[in-house]
Amino acid sequence: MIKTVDLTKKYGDAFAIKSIDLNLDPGDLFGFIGPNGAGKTTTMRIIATLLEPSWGEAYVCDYSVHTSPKEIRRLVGYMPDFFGVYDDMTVVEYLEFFAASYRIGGETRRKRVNEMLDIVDLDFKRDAYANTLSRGQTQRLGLARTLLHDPQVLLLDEPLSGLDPRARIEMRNLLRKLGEMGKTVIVSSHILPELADVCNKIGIIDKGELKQNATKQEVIRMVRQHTVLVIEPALPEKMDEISGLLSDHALVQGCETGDGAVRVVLKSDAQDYSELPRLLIHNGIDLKSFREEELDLESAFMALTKGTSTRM
Ligand SMILES: Nc1ncnc2c1ncn2[C@@H]1O[C@H](COP(=O)(O)OP(=O)(O)OP(=O)(O)O)[C@@H](O)[C@H]1O
Repeated sequence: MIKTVDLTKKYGDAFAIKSIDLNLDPGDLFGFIGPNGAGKTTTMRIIATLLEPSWGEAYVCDYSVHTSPKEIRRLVGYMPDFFGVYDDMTVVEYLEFFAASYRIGGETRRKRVNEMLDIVDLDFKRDAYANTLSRGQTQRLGLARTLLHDPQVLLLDEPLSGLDPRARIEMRNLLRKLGEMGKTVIVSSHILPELADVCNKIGIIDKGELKQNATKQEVIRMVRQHTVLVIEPALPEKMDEISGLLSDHALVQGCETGDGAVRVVLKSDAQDYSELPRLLIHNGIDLKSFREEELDLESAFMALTKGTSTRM
């Protein structure tokens, strides 16, 4: 549905994006995550045919941005990070105005506008002036506008930015709905955890380069250098004994105790650690729990974009 090959944009000597390869299928919700100036907007604007790449290819439904921009524009809805609304138009008038610009006329237009207001849950504001909406409502209106011509592909640039927690949840629910409708969605953000639970694929971009492009689980696995086990004995006084038994084990790099548990950092090549619980039980230590420590997405993101400062 969306494919980019060696997609590159240079400004002078500087690379805004460098050799980006993406491959997204219908129904994919791709979280495009990166700090300021990483290249998210540049990539999306090229796919939307609003910007020409320096070299490389981008395809939407097999149409190339170089040779078929008109066809692509029919298939794509692009919502920029900032957009204005007209002061003197109500919500309905605003959507009807854009529907008319897509040459949607008469009864179909009225029906389509009503459907969009329903999808983004803004019907109750249909007669309000567009410039009186809250930030969250304005974002939803922007999304309704982007959906008017029923695009198969949606490119949403930071739709969650500046929203309060409730508006974020509402927008995330809306993103899920779009995935369920079979749309292919690229949605950008600075913050990995805020998108991870709605997206099935994640790309992390930093300084114009795609650092990871995989499922959420794969991103976490690739980022994790060492597996960390958290072992809670039934009796807290057994913690030192656990440390003593495991510290010198061939699979273990080190142990720390605290908060009723022993954190065991495994060596980077340690795969199968099933012998460790057996060893503890064999030594008469009852275990309350034995689990792998979860790597949180914030840490994954920080690890992948280490040393990146805000550049804009
Ligand atoms: N017209 C331009 N001329 C020169 N450099 C540009 C231009 N547009 C973008 N850049 C540079 O390209 C890089 C990527 O910018 P881009 O807007 O794609 O990043 P972004 O990830 O969308 O950032 P943000 O999250 O802040 O919106 C940045 O270093 C930016 O300064």
